[in-house]
Amino acid sequence: MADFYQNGIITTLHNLTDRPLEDLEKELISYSRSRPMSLVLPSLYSELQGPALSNIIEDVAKVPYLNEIVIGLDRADEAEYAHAKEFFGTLPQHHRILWNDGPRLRKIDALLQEEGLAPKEMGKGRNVWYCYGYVLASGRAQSVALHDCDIVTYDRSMLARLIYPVANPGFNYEFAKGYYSRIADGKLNGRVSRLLVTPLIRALKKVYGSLDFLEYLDSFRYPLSGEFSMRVDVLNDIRIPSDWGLEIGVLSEMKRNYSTNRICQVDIADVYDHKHQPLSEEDANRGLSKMSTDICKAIFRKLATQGEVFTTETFRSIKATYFRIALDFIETYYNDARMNGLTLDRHAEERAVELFAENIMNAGEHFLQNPMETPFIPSWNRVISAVPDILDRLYEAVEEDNAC
Ligand SMILES: O=C(O)[C@H](O)COP(=O)(O)O
Repeated sequence: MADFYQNGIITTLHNLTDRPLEDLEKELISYSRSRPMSLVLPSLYSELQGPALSNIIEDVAKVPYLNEIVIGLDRADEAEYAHAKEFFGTLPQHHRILWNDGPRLRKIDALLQEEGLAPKEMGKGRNVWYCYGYVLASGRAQSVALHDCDIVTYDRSMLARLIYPVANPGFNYEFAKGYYSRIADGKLNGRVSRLLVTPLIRALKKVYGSLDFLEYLDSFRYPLSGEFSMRVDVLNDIRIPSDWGLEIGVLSEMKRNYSTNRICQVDIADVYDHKHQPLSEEDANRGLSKMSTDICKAIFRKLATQGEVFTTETFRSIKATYFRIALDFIETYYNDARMNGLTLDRHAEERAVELFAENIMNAGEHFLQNPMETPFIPSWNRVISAVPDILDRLYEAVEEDNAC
């Protein structure tokens, strides 16, 4: 059963009553006149072949309040793009696909590259950034939700609950972050969230004291969730990281640009499961290893912009403090799992913690050697000031791609 506890410095909107979806959707339809809504779906072509995305699209097709669906399609050649058009063509709502690898969008990217404004890395951050640019260009939305395309437990109540806080004209939230439980197949998932992010934040609080930014991050029940929604004006100013620091980076940007009473988190699902990546102990550039390093870098960089000082010695202290706290957390998770009749592989958990501890040091060393490096893609405001007609160009390119 859900409780009503308010933790931390942002509002938590719980699922207190399992309110029927029809009720919520009816309310959202009435809000859609004053706050038209858009859904952004960052997708890889390979996801079209799996069962998760077919199920998502089948259910999204039934959503009655969306004014626009924007699909960012990565890693698709011409034939694959044609197939994607058929695949998403079943959506009855107004929808557009951004064929990111197609010649028209490549041309836009080349133009931005000349100005030094294009995203430097391929990946979800870049995909989301272009989709947000298109949402600004199309002018069809006041509120925008985004969710991943690999959710295997999807149902459209997730979307209704995710967008509600920024769709209700009586609420003044600019941003809502989704959270959910991560239990599936009899075990606790969410390894990076549980075993890296929370213990690292607690360790940083021990080393640096109770900093506002750390309290803020610690307020999120699932800081790594890929599901969030925002008012459209947020899209102008936000800088999106192009690496795995995307989720933490978006939270940092919201804190930088808005007061915390404009930010909330919302319970969007009782169950959530997605595609699991390997830990990748052997290759630091893949899987959860790369993810953990990027997340550590994002947190260290943010703290440095707030005047905190890092040295090799402080990173050693952070690592040691983290390690102790993370091991205590394993005990906590184990007992919680056990009491609930779930399993928890202590050996696998400890291996993950050992890898994450190593990556805290690696990320720290990388930061010390490259203090000015930034994965942030410039805000759309900055891009518009350098290339004033960029949104028109992006809009036309997408319309032309979708027309043929
Ligand atoms: O949310 C997380 O912690 C990461 O995405 C990893 O999740 P998983 O352990 O459920 O694969």
